[in-house]
Amino acid sequence: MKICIFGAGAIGGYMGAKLAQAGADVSLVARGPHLAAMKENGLRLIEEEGEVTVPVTASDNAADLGPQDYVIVTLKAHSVPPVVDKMQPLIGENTTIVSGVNGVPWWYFHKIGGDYEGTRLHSVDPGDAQWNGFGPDRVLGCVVYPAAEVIEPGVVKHIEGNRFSLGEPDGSKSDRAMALSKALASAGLKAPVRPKLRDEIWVKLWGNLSFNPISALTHATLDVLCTDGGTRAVARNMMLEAQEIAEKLGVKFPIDVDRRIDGGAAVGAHRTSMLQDLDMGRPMEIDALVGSVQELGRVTGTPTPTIDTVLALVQLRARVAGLYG
Ligand SMILES: NC(=O)C1=CN([C@@H]2O[C@H](COP(=O)(O)OP(=O)(O)OC[C@H]3O[C@@H](n4cnc5c(N)ncnc54)[C@H](OP(=O)(O)O)[C@@H]3O)[C@@H](O)[C@H]2O)C=CC1
Ligand SMILES: CC(C)(CO)C(=O)C(=O)O
Repeated sequence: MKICIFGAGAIGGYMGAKLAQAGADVSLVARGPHLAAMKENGLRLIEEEGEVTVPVTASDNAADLGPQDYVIVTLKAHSVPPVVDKMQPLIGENTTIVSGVNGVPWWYFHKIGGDYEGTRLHSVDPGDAQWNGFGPDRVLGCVVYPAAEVIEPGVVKHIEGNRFSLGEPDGSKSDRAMALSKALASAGLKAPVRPKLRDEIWVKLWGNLSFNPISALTHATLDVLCTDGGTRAVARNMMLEAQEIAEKLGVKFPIDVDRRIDGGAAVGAHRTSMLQDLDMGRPMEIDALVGSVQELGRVTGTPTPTIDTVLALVQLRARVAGLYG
């Protein structure tokens, strides 16, 4: 089984190192100093249990790697549409594309059934680049739970978690999903195949939708923004608006908003990825995490006053920092 991880930074590097360590036929697409370091010295993974350096096949050119059984995309959401063309050499007749990106996935309405079937999402797939360039039938969904960081070129620090939930857009336990699940499990990762991945997408998205922009606007860590009365209320209102949208789309939440916010607080003094991106001058995943939910509000005819307000503020915050178009 040939697996290529496209965008092998923090999450892709973590997954790639675990797969390589387990002897899988895995290759990595990365760029810049991080790629150069991995090619020269191998990929170093630091985990709580210890650290390991694994030799990896890595390139910035998909043509060097050729057609794959699985391409696991672990780019930031806004980085995917511009590289769809560059990814084509990795795609053969039976290639599965695994979308390991936070936010509402571009394939959300593929095989969902009902009135919304086939709806495209401009906020995450402008110009239908992924829908047309990959084709939705190739897609296997993934919710990424681990936290990791590239702490220096060629070095990934794993922080917590090892679950990558997988799910077919139609909810089936397909051979391709089961085979990837087994390969990831052999590498020491949890990769359950879920019949209702969209439910999991929303529980994760609840947090990213609200905590991430609030942290970028306030520079507060999760424990603080989830317990301060004012920001907790803002997060709660955003989540309730999102819940109304998701429930119209058939999602069932296994917990309520207060439990989700308490879960965020329990993570502790964590600076969300959007705050980290802002601080480091990197583009922020505003469209995938917040704009996409506003778009779904429009699609389902659901008012989103709090989401609209926070989105406008964080967009301007990012624009002023030169990090948003
Ligand atoms: N990190 C985390 O803890 C978590 C992340 N996620 C999600 O996972 C996804 C990936 O995040 P993360 O791993 O943090 O992101 P990273 O930025 O660490 O990884 C993406 C990598 O792809 C590289 N890249 C970008 N464009 C190209 C290109 N055209 N060709 C080759 N390489 C390219 C980037 O290089 P460069 O640095 O030069 O841009 C970077 O090394 C995101 O959607 C994120 O929200 C989900 C849960 C937790
Ligand atoms: C906020 C958190 C921990 C999840 O809600 C996260 O995933 C992030 O920092 O991007």
